[in-house]
Amino acid sequence: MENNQQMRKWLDDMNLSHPLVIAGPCSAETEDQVLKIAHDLKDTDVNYYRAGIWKPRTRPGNFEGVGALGLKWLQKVKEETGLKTTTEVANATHVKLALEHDIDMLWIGARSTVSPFIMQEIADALEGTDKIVLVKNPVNPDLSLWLGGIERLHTAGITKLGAIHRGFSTYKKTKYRNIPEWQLAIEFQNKFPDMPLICDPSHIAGKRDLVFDISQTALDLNYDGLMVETHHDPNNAWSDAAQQVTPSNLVHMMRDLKIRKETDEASEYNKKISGLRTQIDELDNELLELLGNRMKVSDEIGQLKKQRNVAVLQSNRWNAILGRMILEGETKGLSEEFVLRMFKAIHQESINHQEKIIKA
Ligand SMILES: O=C(O)C(=O)C[C@]1(C(=O)O)C=C[C@@H](O)C=C1
Repeated sequence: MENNQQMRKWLDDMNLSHPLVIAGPCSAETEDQVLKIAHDLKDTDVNYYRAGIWKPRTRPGNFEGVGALGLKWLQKVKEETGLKTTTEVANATHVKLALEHDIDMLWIGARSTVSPFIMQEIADALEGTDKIVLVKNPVNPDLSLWLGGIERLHTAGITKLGAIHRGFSTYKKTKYRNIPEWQLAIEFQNKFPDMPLICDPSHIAGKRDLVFDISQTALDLNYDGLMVETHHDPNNAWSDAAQQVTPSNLVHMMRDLKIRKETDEASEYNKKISGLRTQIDELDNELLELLGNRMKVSDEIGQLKKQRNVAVLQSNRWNAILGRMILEGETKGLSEEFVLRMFKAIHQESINHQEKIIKA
């Protein structure tokens, strides 16, 4: 699969004056609930109404969705409000039922994207459809798996494709439910700049207070749209209660989010930015020069260790460097996370250099 400008045609054809907005409850619970939220969202920026019908839950015994009955409620949403509809599909039966009920857009969840078998089953079931199909990132931060899932759909002849970034599972304690790993989504955009990319701030956040900030970051990174879980009574929702926002929260959020343009044609801006970019280029060259010099010193240490038969890894020394650099970094406005990542990469390169010397 190669990037192609046609990839964003389905989105461009909508001629939206704002990012694409997909909203609605995590789960369809009752017909009244589905219709109430849809009517609340009817005259807002929302383009597609979402509701989970089949809910894959981490542990059995929780509410697992109302099943095919909910598809009829989504049809009613379309009839009564004119909103287009979307739901998650996780196997060939779901696909068949969703297509029979004329659901306009389907999405594939993170727990399905992770399995090439399931992705292939879904792709085969979707073959030839002209519905829009969005693929959430897999639960683990693996870009190839995400792209592979989309590729299977592409190979099955589905042309209206897009990706949803919902964050990644982690065992680390963080403020997020699923860590965003924005770098991975940036890599996705670099490879497929014309593939519509939607952010799901609700699943990244896990709690509603973070939804606005995550949405703003996504828009600052040129995302094409947002999928926001929205419920008229979030605290009593049957699933994902903590992360859903009310329809009126969503309206305020859409009003307050800053939609920034990709670039600015004004010559004042261009003059300033090209001066600053020259500085960045020079600093990047200096960084590489310094890193090259650091590796030369590491090579000398490698020679010494080889002569004296000393191990490459020196944990005490390494921990001392890390501790000092984190403190130094703080005084220069660099986050601990960044300093750690950068020095771990430098250490690995240094070890690789010395290994090469020792094994030669
Ligand atoms: O101090 C050493 O012994 C080194 O080899 C240098 C270095 C480094 O790159 O800073 C590399 C490997 C060791 O684990 C510790 C530190």
